[in-house]
Amino acid sequence: MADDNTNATLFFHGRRCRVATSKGKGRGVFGARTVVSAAYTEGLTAIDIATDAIAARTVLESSPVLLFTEEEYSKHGKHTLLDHYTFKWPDGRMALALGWGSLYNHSETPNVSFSINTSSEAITYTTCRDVAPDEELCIFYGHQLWFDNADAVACTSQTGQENGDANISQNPFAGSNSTEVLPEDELPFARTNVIPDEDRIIEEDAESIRKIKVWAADILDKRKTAALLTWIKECGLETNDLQHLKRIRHTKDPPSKSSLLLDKFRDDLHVPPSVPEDLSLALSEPYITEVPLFAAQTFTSLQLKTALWPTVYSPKRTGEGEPWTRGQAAWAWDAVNVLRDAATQAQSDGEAIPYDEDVQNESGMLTSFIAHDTRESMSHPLRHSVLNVVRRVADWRASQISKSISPTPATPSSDMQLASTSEISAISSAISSATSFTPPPVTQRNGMHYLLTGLTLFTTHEPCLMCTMALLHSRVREVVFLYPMDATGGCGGSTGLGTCVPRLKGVNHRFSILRWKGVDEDEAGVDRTLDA
Ligand SMILES: C[S@@+](CC[C@H](N)C(=O)[O-])C[C@H]1O[C@@H](n2cnc3c(N)ncnc32)[C@H](O)[C@@H]1O
Repeated sequence: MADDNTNATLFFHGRRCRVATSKGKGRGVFGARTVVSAAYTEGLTAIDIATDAIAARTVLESSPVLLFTEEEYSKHGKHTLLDHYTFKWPDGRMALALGWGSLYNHSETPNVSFSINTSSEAITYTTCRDVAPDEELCIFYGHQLWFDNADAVACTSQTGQENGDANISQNPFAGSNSTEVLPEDELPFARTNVIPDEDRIIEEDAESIRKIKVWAADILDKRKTAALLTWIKECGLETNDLQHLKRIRHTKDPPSKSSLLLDKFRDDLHVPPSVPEDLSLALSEPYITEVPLFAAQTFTSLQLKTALWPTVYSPKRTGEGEPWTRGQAAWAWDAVNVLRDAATQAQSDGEAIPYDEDVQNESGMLTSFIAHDTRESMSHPLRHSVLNVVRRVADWRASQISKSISPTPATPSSDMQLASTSEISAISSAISSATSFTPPPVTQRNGMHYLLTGLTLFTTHEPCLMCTMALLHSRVREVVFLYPMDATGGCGGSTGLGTCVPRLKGVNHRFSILRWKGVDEDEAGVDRTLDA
């Protein structure tokens, strides 16, 4: 009798498929056949068989894998037939997919995508477009094949009509000219403005420059400059709100002098920072002066501001729209498809889906993490999909570090739980660093596992206020969402004009917000009553 506590439901076979011979490829996987009529005549049974068409984003199966250690594989498996069936698992072991996972043949235009789940040690196969009756179900193995691709010959004999059909839901941005910058109206998303209007003032005349009061002091003993800068750093005076200013101002006009920026003047604290005794003779009495509030965005503004205090030149503000190339748009399109597949999977299987997944690129390198909302299954109000996926990245980074400092394998996260809704978020690396996730150095400061610097978050539902704030703290680069959540979202909603945390005055990080275009508002299974 089955043990109710096993995770057997993580692995399933949809019984939508059958195994049959595929021309030039050996055995392959095809759609199931249905007997539509049977007749008996003169000792023979005549059977009419129709093969089912399969809709895009149908989960075909979730196959458990057998894992071989690197040593075991290089000594034994590599020298057997297994070598035609195994592939590299994210941690370096070699995997053999059970179920029918090892029988999907390769195609340059696959109709099935797969995602790897390291926690449940399974691979899920999902159709990535509509599959016609009798069409073989194929995946993409990668660019380095160890056999002659039977399709290469078959393709030349295909009719134009057949080719056209096979491309129904292909990435519209894929193909040549990946470096071409796309015009704004051809992008697959609309941008939300995250720069407050007041921050858009260019400040090109002396009156328009906004200022803040700071404590500064003149350096009396220049030999102590390095020691003074170390003290500033060590006592926590290097705060974000002064990052747009240089620490030292040199004035050449007689009398030439150097001054040190100490701290922001606070209305509730009218005393300057106290200087340590060994440095007290190196500085004059602190005084209050006015400096620019923001970095300079133009050269004219830079000149005016630097006359007050040396200011950083920063023509672009974080979160402001950057040009997108065709290649980047193709990457985002694929990521959104992976996200939709995962959402469909969660919806069709409810509790049977693990909350996290790691996605690899063709070369087997880790490029994305996927997580679901687990509020219901964990009875925990904070397990929103966005928070889960941030945590997933942090768990993975922590496991990489523990691996590099200890020979014992990292223990799996205690949070490997089941999803209960179709609400999903996925984090994917930005195209500029899409090759793999690099483990951080071992000497990591506490909390840095959570940093998403340079990464893009894709999410079905617009993140709520709490999740948006978490993303801000995590320094995410950009957020792409499919379904606006006008009542509860924190990223500007459907128009971009709703509540938008990164647009608030004074926040210390802004990220880009991209609303995916062409999303069917009534898309099946999307729960719009949840906060996400
Ligand atoms: C993972 S197995 C797939 C199942 C295999 N066809 C069978 O009968 O067991 C991989 C092997 O299938 C064959 N194969 C897969 N895709 C092919 C293709 N596009 N053209 C020719 N052979 C292919 C190759 O022999 C390859 O080593």
